[in-house]
Formats: sequence, C-alpha cells, structure tokens
Amino acid sequence: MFDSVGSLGSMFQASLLDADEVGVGSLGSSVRRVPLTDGAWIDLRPGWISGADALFQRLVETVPWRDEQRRMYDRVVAVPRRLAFYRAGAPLPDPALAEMKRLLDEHYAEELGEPFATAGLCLYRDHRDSVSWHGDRYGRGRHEDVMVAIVSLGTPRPLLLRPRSGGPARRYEPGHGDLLVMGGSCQRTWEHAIPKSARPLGPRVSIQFRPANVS
Ligand SMILES: O=C(O)CCC(=O)C(=O)O
Ligand SMILES: [Fe+2]
Repeated sequence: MFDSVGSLGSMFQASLLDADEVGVGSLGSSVRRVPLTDGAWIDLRPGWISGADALFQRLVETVPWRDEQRRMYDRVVAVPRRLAFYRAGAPLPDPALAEMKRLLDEHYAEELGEPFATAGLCLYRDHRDSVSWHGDRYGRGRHEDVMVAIVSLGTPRPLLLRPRSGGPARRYEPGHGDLLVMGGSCQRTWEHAIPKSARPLGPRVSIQFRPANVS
C-alpha cells in the first residue's frame, strides 16, 4: 500500500518517464536575475524543461485551444494566436505543468508571498501570430508588484521588453523549455511583446503562470 502522497509522487514520475521523458529541472541557484530600470527585473532559467519538444507536441495536441476575437474601433478582429486559460484550482492540462507550478511556488514563496494561481497558454502558429506591446495590467498589475512566469516551448521567438519611460528594447529569444519570469514593477513600468516576423518561423507555445487577479 502507498500513502497518498507517495503514490501521487510516483504516478507523476511514471507519467513523465512514459511520455517521452519530459522533466522539470531545479530552480535555486540556476536562476539568474537581471535588474531592469524603475524597480523591474526578470529572472532567466534557460533549459528548465527537459524533453521540451515532446511536451510542446503533447500540448499542441491535447489542449483545447480557443480562437478569440477582439473589438478594434469599429471592427472585430481575430486575436493573432490561439489561447487556453486555467483558472485557480482548475486541473492543468499536463502533469508537467503541475510540477512547474509546484517548483515556482517553492522558489518564489518568500518573495511573492502567495502561490501562482492561474495558467494561461498561448499557441503562436507561425511567424504571423504575435502579441503587441502591453503590460499585464488588468487587476493588481496596474498598481502592485506582481510576477508573471513564462515557460517557452517550441520554436524560439523574440520576446521584447521596453521601458515605458523610453529607451531601447531588450531582446530575449526563449524557446525549447526556457523560463523567463517578469517581476517587480515590470508590468507597470515596462511593456513586452512577441512581434510578428517577416521570415517564416515554426510554432511556439508559451505557458504563463500568474498570481490571482493578474492578467
Ligand atoms: O507568449 C508570451 O511569452 C507572452 C504572452 C503575453 O505577454 C501575455 O499573454 O500576456
Ligand atoms: Fe503579457
């Protein structure tokens, strides 16, 4: 007989090993903090997910991706990426995501003071999909320091960050299991974007973990 924690733990490992060996690495000292201006920072942890391409494939196939539309002036336009959203407490679409959240919660417990709550997923089908300049400022991100942890799978795409106060953009190119966490005042004082590309690019999935009431 297993106790419940033990059997859950071994089930998780077994499912990871069976399904093309997807694994979530440690955080700790492998996370590098990059201070930005105005009290913003990002944390980088390259290669956090092993077997990232297998996980990418699994998510593309199993997540119930939705197309959304948005009103723009007098027109309704398609949002140029596919989306899925898991609210606080909702079962995540893959055990690897539950493990990511567990390790993020552990690593950021003290600094964040609360667990990550929601998971948003984006599927950028090709170079024409994008997200334009914005901060995640609906809800608490408008007034408070928050964290948004982004795991990138599939084709690396430029992720740009620029200060609202003016100044050059910084360019990162996360993909294949890299972790990038935006923190401090980043959602208020900086903006981020995944620009369209003139040159053809393969698909990318991003997973964003956010605390409650941040979007
Ligand atoms: O895909 C990404 O890495 C970023 C997505 C994003 O900025 C958002 O959904 O708010
Ligand atoms: Fe965002």
